[in-house]
Amino acid sequence: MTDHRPRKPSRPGGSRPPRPRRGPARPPAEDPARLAALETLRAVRDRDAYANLALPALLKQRRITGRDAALATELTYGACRAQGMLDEIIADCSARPLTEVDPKLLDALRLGAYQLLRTRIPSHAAVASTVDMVRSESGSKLAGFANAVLRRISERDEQQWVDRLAPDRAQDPVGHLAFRYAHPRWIAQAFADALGTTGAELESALAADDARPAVHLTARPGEISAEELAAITGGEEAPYSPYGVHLEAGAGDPGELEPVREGFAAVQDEGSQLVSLALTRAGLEGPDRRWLDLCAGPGGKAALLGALVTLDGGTLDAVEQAPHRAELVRRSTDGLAVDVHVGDGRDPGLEPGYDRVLVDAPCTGLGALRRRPEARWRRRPADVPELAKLQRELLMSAVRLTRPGGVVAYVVCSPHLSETDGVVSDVVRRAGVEQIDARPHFPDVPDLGDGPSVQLWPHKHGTDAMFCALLRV
Ligand SMILES: C[S@@+](CC[C@H](N)C(=O)[O-])C[C@H]1O[C@@H](n2cnc3c(N)ncnc32)[C@H](O)[C@@H]1O
Repeated sequence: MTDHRPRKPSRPGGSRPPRPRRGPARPPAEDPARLAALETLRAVRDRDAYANLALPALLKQRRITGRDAALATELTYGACRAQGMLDEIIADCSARPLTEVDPKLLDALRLGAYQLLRTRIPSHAAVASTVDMVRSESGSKLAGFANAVLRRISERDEQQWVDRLAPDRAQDPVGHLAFRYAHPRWIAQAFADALGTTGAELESALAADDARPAVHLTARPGEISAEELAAITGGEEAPYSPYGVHLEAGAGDPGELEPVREGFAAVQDEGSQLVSLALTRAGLEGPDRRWLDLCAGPGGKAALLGALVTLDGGTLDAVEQAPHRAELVRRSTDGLAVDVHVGDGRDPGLEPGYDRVLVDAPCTGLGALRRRPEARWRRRPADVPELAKLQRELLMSAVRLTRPGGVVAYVVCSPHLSETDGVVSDVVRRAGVEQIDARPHFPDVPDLGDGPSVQLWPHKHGTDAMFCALLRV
């Protein structure tokens, strides 16, 4: 946990949380970090905003930097990630059901509860700062309610709340770990199904998924080496991808790094690099010059594949259905032998006969929950079958567009079996293609299981939970 001690605690000294003050509303002590965090939580709830887009914009607009920006980031992302667990604890401490608590007040309670349970901010400061914000906005009555709830929460630490509220681990291991690591049960169950265990490894997977990830960069082939990029950025060469660099946590906005601004490098998870490289490494007889990326936006993998195919004298066609995302692909592949097409990958109207095709299909993103703080509470189990249908259709289309002997990589950023092996086995059967062992095309990557597909994991590989299957047409 980060040790964010506020510079000016609203109530210095004393370990008891404050009692609500009577009298007229008064403005809170200046607290730009917490106010920015609270407003972002609201935008996430009210407008379906993405915290990792809304917060940086707000920080920039208000010129919040340094320590305050770090505190706002920790509180916002942390409260978003832990939301389900926080809500159960708040509900246990509230005289009213949460459905009857004003949503704005609930945002503030989540922010306060997060500080109490998952930071080293002193309890009195966590409570006082939250109560002050509630009082300033909603008056003394609700401030009194907030104070009472937060004081009750502060009577136990996180582990004691887990002991009190989580299902018994022996009887319901998935429910227990889902509460402990603040995941919806259905997602914890999907992880358990993919890992084949409800034991220690599921715990490691959920714990790693609950932590803030490091930023990874890709050094664009032909422009800069990973060694040079690491030297310039102060990062470290990645363990598995020859183009990868890992930045230290909290290294600032990677978009501001010169090699990223200049287009020599891009922010990209090492897992995304590895699945793209697997497609390029699979053995191929005959020509190898026409490549296709069927779901290309915003263009991370298209940029890596485009750089590699350009160096080899070939071309990449990149298809993307959403015009604004196609524009992002254009920007990320500027100067490369890449043609961007706005269209539906299920029928893009392109000449078949591609040598290598990537289907990086739209998915639940359950493999990248670390990067989207609110996503785990927004996704619904009903999203899965709808996406799996689209994934099958896109993969079938990729097979049709590939020449005999060519290779298709099917990739999703999810370990959910319905989106991974379920889709692949169905298409293999219907299209009569061969699934080849993907593991040899992830050289030096340990712990890849029984194959033939590869499932990467944060707790094993330090990457997003990317899935990759290779098909020979
Ligand atoms: C997982 S993302 C691809 C990420 C991308 N490959 C990268 O590395 O930056 C899936 C993309 O597919 C696009 N998409 C959704 N349905 C599509 C369709 N029917 N045809 C083509 N693209 C589609 C989405 O708009 C989204 O940009």
